[in-house]
Amino acid sequence: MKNNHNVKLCLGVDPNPTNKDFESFRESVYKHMEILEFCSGNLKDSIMKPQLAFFLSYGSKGLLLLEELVARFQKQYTIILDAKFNDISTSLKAYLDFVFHSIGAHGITISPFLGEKSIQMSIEECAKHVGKKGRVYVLCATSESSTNHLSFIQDNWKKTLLACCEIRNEVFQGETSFQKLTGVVVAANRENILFSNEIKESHLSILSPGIGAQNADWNVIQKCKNHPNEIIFPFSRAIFSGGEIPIEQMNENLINIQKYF
Ligand SMILES: O=c1ccn([C@@H]2O[C@H](COP(=O)(O)O)[C@@H](O)[C@H]2O)c(=O)[nH]1
Repeated sequence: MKNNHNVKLCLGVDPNPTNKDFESFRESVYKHMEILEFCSGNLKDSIMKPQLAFFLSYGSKGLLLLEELVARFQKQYTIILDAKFNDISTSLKAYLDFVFHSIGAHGITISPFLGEKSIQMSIEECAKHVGKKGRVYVLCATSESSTNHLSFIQDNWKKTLLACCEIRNEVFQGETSFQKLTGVVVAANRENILFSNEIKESHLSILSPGIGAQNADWNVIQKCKNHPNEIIFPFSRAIFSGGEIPIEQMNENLINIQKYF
């Protein structure tokens, strides 16, 4: 991929060692940090996506490590915290304070389940705390989803897009410099949606997990060559393997993945 600056590689931080003691977790996080340090300044786009769940599973000690990670890389990277939060407005405000104020991340993933007001509030808080570098990704078409009673939720992806576009337009009144702040999660294995006219006309930023360990087609990256949207592809296990493999191997994995971009 030589000529689409909208297609971006993101380093997924999902520390998940086989041994579940805290020391192994800490070592795994530090290995991720070594690669992140090594890459800062060398990557075309410096974006990382820590998965909150892995840090939370170690309680307060895990959160301290997350704080350390964000503080160390906040200036060099755009940090999208994959938390999939949402709630009624009072509780949501507390979630957003956690992400943008206490942790100091630049972006977040949220669920659309609580409706338009919650999406609007997330976008406004993100813009207020972070500015144009901020990103709010609303779950739209995920890499794993229901094939049963709950499939109606994602079958209605067009309505999720429409809601996100309308809220963005209302909040930013066509201010183009803030256009990328609003986004949706559309996984790379959901090609019918990723390459739909609705997505292309939406100007939403797209967070597209699923290539690598989840086996979505690597050709999707090349197919995005002429895509008009910003599309961010996160890779976690395909680079870091949970943080257990040697640093040299992580580096080699990253170099091989960079060739697609
Ligand atoms: O639809 C979704 C939404 C989020 N994820 C998250 O992305 C990473 C993927 O990790 P890989 O190791 O690169 O597969 C992980 O944190 C998921 O929780 C997703 O996979 N699909």
